[in-house]
Amino acid sequence: MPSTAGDSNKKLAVRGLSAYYLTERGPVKAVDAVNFALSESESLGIVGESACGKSTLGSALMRSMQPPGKIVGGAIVLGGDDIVKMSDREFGKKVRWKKIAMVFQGAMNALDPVYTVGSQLKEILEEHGFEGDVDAKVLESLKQVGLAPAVASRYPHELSGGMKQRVVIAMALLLEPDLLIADEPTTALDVLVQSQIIALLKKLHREKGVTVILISHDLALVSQVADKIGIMYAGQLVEIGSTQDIYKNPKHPYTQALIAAVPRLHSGEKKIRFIPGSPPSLLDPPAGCRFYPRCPHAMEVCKQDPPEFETDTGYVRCWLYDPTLKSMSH
Ligand SMILES: Nc1ncnc2c1ncn2[C@@H]1O[C@H](COP(=O)(O)OP(=O)(O)OP(=O)(O)O)[C@@H](O)[C@H]1O
Repeated sequence: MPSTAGDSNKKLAVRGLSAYYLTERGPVKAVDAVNFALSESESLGIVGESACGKSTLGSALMRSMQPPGKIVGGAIVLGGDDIVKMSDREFGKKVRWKKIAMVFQGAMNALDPVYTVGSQLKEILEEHGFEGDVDAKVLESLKQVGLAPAVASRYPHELSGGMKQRVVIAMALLLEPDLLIADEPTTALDVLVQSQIIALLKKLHREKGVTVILISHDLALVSQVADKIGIMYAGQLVEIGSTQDIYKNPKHPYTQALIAAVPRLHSGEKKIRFIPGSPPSLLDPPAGCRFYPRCPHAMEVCKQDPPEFETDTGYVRCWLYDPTLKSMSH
């Protein structure tokens, strides 16, 4: 399979990952057989419309799904260890926050209003048995995210949205994880602050070597940080490739629709084009390609599940790229 070939030298290899919400009405297949791999120096953007499973994928990678959510299959191999197989105790002790950290969606609004920023950072360090100089570490972590030492003695309500988001990023980085997952970290921030937070994530990736997985519905924003972009549709990764490839040469009809929907300032086009219809329910998704009912190129074969067809920089799950079909039509 193209996506998993050569995974052994990757920093992170996700194979056949499925994470469902086991509801009374049946399983909600929010993440269904997802494959991707990242090497040390790469950052990844996960893009897709609301409810396609982006946050669930992030939570599954962090093993922080709450019931009825559950990882039901697959492997997440980080630095050679499959973290899905670890006991909760082992994962909590060795991996969570130490190797993988996550800035959860809306986390900046969940800062404790009654404690100063410094004491909240200190508490995390003490909880994890940090052995160095706690005060110095707090100041260093604030500096890392571009905040002045004085912020340590401030309460959350005294900070702007952008500053709070920086605090939350500092918290996630306290135990020096190698992998940082940021779920919609710029939502609810104004445009200028959004670009500052994106610049910070970029800096952490480029200068500190933190592998970043950025989750967002905003393709243009993600492309500023990510080396690779994975496009999610209805719980599945339908295409993954280099950022340049996804932009310049999108292959999956859904990716093409997303690109067409990115407003272009000078194109003179007034209307944003988008494909009519809506994604299928994840409770009972149809067999075959999940985009089939909305796809302008739908064919009979699309009623069967598309495998991953290798591309120059990743893969695409679309029958249009089946080399045997191509040779038959010529
Ligand atoms: N606790 C839950 N119980 C049942 N279904 C859930 C639960 N949490 C999420 N889901 C469902 O899982 C699917 C994926 O949701 P998820 O939040 O991962 O999507 P998302 O792409 O991150 O969306 P958004 O961009 O709106 O945050 C949705 O259909 C959602 O309704």
